[in-house]
Amino acid sequence: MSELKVGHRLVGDMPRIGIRPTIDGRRGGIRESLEDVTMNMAKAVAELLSHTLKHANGLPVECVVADTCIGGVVEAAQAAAKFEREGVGVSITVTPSWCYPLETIDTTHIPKAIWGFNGTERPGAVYLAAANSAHNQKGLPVFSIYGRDVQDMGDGTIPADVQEKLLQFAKAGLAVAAIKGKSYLSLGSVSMGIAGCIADEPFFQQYLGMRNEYVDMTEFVRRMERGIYDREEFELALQWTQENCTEGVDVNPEHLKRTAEQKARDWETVVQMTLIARDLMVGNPKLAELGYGEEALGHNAIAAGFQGQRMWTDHFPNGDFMEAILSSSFDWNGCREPFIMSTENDTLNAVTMLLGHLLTDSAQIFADVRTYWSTDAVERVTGKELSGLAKDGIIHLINSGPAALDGTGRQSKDGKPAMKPFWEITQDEVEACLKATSWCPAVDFFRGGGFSTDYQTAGGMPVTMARINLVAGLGPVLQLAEGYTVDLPQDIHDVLDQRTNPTWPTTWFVPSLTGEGVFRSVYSVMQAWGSNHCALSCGHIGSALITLASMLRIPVSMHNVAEDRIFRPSVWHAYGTANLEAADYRACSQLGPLYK
Ligand SMILES: C[C@H](O)[C@@H](O)[C@@H](O)C(=O)CO
Ligand SMILES: [Mn+2]
Repeated sequence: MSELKVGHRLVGDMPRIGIRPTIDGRRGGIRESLEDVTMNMAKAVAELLSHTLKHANGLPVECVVADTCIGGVVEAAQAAAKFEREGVGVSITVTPSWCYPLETIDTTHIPKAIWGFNGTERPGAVYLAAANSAHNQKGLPVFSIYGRDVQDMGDGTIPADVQEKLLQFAKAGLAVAAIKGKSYLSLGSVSMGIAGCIADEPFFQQYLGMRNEYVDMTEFVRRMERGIYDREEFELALQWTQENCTEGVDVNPEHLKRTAEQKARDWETVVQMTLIARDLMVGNPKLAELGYGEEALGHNAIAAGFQGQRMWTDHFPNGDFMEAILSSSFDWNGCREPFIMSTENDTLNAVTMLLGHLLTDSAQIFADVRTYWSTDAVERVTGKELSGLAKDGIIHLINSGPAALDGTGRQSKDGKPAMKPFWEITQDEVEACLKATSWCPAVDFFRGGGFSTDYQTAGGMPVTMARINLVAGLGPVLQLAEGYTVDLPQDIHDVLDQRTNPTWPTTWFVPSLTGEGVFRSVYSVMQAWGSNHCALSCGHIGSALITLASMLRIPVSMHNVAEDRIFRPSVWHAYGTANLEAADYRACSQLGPLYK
């Protein structure tokens, strides 16, 4: 696999999972009788994780098993040293037996879990409980994994409920490790006074372990005018765009329509902007060949945002093509990992997209949370009644810009529309996504022209809408709503769409209602949304997002995930068990951000 094909993060750069088999250190019978069973548990976990999980860039997940079972503090230190050398970012301790907690636990600050075998010949679960209490007493939160059903000592299988927890923990832990040390790149600054554009450095640094990088939008002009991009790739990209990106209707009044010559130039500009934004994020060795060694390095960015409005878009073609193509799982180079790129430089939506991407390995939809349409309002303006999943009202998600083309819903999984990891997307699906998208000349908001992606997301896709908000005195807070995309009868869609920006991509979203709290109605979900934007991920990933948020010590203010799907570090129970939301707030506030 070439580097380009596996994605844009460097090979060898990915965090590994460290597996720690812990054991009762007493020799002369006990330890010896447990060595093989314990090491086999570690190997089984390593095999499960490395065979099931991939990194979002397509590379396999690698596990590192400690050289020996860990019976005491010296072997714990040896394992820690090995993990440090091997780039371990997540640790899982496994044991079927009693061991000495303070001597054997992992005392680093990376995400950690313990699987205590549910058997009774040797008490792995007693160790688990004792190790949990040791972790909690030391302020080192740990996820506790304990199978529901008793297994026989020596049973080498991992029960399904344990597998599920190991995988959920590992995927979220790898996300924490993957973003650490990477940058968020602001291309421009605050767009139209949107607070999410403020790159809040303490949030990035302390909660995510990330750096903030800033590039003025004039850098695009410099690189365009001086030809600081791969000109061969530009020709390829322009030709691909001309062949695959169909221009949509120009809804502008005659006097504002751009001429054919202007549009042809605009296409060249937006393709150049795409290459330049990508190079700014991750660098490009081709630039070094052109004599631009500094530019060739990029900004080590795992996410970025483009201000666009208004200074850029008042004068130049808008960033919609650049944002949409970078956010998608494919371009002229074929299928590849999506780049996380927000419009309006909304840093908080970009971070939400980044977390969704790392949990699903797939592209994300960025959208304005534009309109709640009640059934009555729809009937008033269309004369028609909403039905099916839409019967209790719908939320219109729509924004020009970085809604990935995957968001057309023209890929499928288990017979349902999906947004898939790039390595599972077929050429037919790529073509279907491109065919379902048209590129409409930008409307009056964008005085400098450009082209906006127009599509309708196919209905029936299970999705999760999410958003991280920053609140003074409280810090970051996550909100999420699992639900479905819905298809509206075309005549209803057209009337509603025409009232807004018909040249932008539309997703009709219905949250799954629980009858409680803000999930008592679609209206109350919309009303409780904390900002103008949301990120939409494929699948019901609320539980995974909650696990990840707990690792980052970000409390969850709103969700519709059933209690039995909530999986957080065991210490959360100590903050209260009757009201999990209040306990989550207390735990996050008491523990504070992951990085100080
Ligand atoms: C074109 C407009 O300025 C939109 O971009 C605006 O409504 C937003 O998207 C605000 O988030
Ligand atoms: Mn917006």
